[in-house]
Amino acid sequence: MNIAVRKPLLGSALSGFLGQNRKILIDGKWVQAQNGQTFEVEDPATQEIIAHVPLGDKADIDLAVAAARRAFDSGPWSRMSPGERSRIVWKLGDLLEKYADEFAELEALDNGKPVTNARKGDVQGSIEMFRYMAGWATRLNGETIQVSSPGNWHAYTLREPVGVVGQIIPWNFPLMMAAWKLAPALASGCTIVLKPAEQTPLSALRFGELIQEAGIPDGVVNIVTGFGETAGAALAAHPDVDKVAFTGSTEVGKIIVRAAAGNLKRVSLELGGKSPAIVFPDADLDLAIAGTADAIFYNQGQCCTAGSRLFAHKSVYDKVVAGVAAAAGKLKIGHGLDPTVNLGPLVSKEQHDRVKGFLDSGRKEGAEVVTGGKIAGNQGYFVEPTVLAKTNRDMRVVREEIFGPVVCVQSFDDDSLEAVAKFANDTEYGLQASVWTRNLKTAHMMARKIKAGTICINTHNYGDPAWPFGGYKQSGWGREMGKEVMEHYTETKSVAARL
Ligand SMILES: NC(=O)c1ccc[n+]([C@@H]2O[C@H](COP(=O)([O-])OP(=O)(O)OC[C@H]3O[C@@H](n4cnc5c(N)ncnc54)[C@H](O)[C@@H]3O)[C@@H](O)[C@H]2O)c1
Ligand SMILES: O=CC(=O)C[C@H](O)[C@H](O)CO
Repeated sequence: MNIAVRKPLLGSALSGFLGQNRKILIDGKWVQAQNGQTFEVEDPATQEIIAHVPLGDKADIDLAVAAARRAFDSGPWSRMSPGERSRIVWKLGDLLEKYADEFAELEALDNGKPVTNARKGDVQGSIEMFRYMAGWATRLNGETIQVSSPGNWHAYTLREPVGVVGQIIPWNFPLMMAAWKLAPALASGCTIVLKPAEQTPLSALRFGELIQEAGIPDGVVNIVTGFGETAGAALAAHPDVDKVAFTGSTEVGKIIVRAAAGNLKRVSLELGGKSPAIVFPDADLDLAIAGTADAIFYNQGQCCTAGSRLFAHKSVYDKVVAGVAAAAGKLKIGHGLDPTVNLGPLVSKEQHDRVKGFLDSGRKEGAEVVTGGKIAGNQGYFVEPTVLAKTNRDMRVVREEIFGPVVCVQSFDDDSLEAVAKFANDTEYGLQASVWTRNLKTAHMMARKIKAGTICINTHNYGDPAWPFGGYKQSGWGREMGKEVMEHYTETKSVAARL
């Protein structure tokens, strides 16, 4: 598939941002890395170098953690009135809304995603996240406890910020993952060291300017760009970090757990997935075909919740496969800054090579390529949206997270929900599943039978700041969003007073 990659003109605000030498934010100051080194940031659609950012490592993480510790212990944020903290967190949402188009362009340029998705999904989702979490700043209450101990007691609990938090985020939703991490941590009064992914550091650095514009005190939020094995590893292992929050691969999640064990810092993980989408015979097929296609092609398939295993009942299998393949054929592939584009490039050469490797292994293992199956174009990291049929559980493409626009389709004929749930649960992951049916009993019985942290019914890739999000099995520990995420950023202290 040949594609013409035409890089649209950048907005003036974005041109201005990219024209400056990027620095990292430590203790309220924009500084170079201690080693004076930088690394290149690439436009994945054209392979052009668009920026150089500081190559932060342990020395910079040490300075950032020390700044966060001073800010936490001296209290300008952790001891600020909840109402004032709430107002400032809400203001971050307002500032994101003010600069929404610039952030959408920045994400499209840095990550490759279509700018329309970036604006409606990533940026809008981030705005809503700060506004929702602002509310929790004034809701972190303890409770009085009726104890049964002999004598007279006054017993109660307090909810206190956990302290200095290390936050390590991936490249698939750079701004939104930063918002998922920063918003609850700020609302709870924690101080933060954020390590963006080296593939997509730009929106986090630009957001650091909003942090200052919103009036958040120096040292409360520190942003250090750098590679995972150096800056990320130093943050996860740091003895003066009280908690680490990570989103990324399950493989790295396990490394983080081992690194965090040094001081038994709290750990929350949002990891990989291999989410099933299950189409029952009674489904609204137009809805199911469009929805299961979007479940895998949205964000170029680089979603932790991507619907990468599609199970269609034998009676509708042919129609579903043909429909998803037709939807793939209608996608316009090109530069994310082109507002008419629906599918951008993958984020990096490494990811491009990884997905190509899966396409090759799928063919070798006997999968039938219904559509796509090849890299696209001769510039940038594009992959054709791909539907693989005749797949089975023994294939790598069915077992492993591909993180690209590649869906493996399988049919099922046993009408028992137990049997279908067994297919869905046949994975080491458990992040999301979607069930497509008009039957309420089928929908909600499947929701109970599937071992995953999030279940979507007649939709996929659903998200909302109030809706707890996280994984069963090797898809993670803990929950982002909802009231549940506040458990990760607070400690509950019990107090008992003898009267
Ligand atoms: N579940 C998700 O949301 C998600 C996100 C990104 C990648 N992935 C999966 O991971 C695969 C590889 O992608 P990736 O390599 O960019 O993800 P990754 O997990 O390696 O990187 C995610 C973040 O972790 C950091 N990191 C890497 N190694 C680290 C270490 N040893 N200690 C501390 N931090 C470290 C990275 O710098 C980045 O900020 C993808 O193909 C995909 O399958 C999943
Ligand atoms: O890494 C996390 C994700 O990919 C989040 C979900 O996939 C996203 O919410 C989909 O809309």
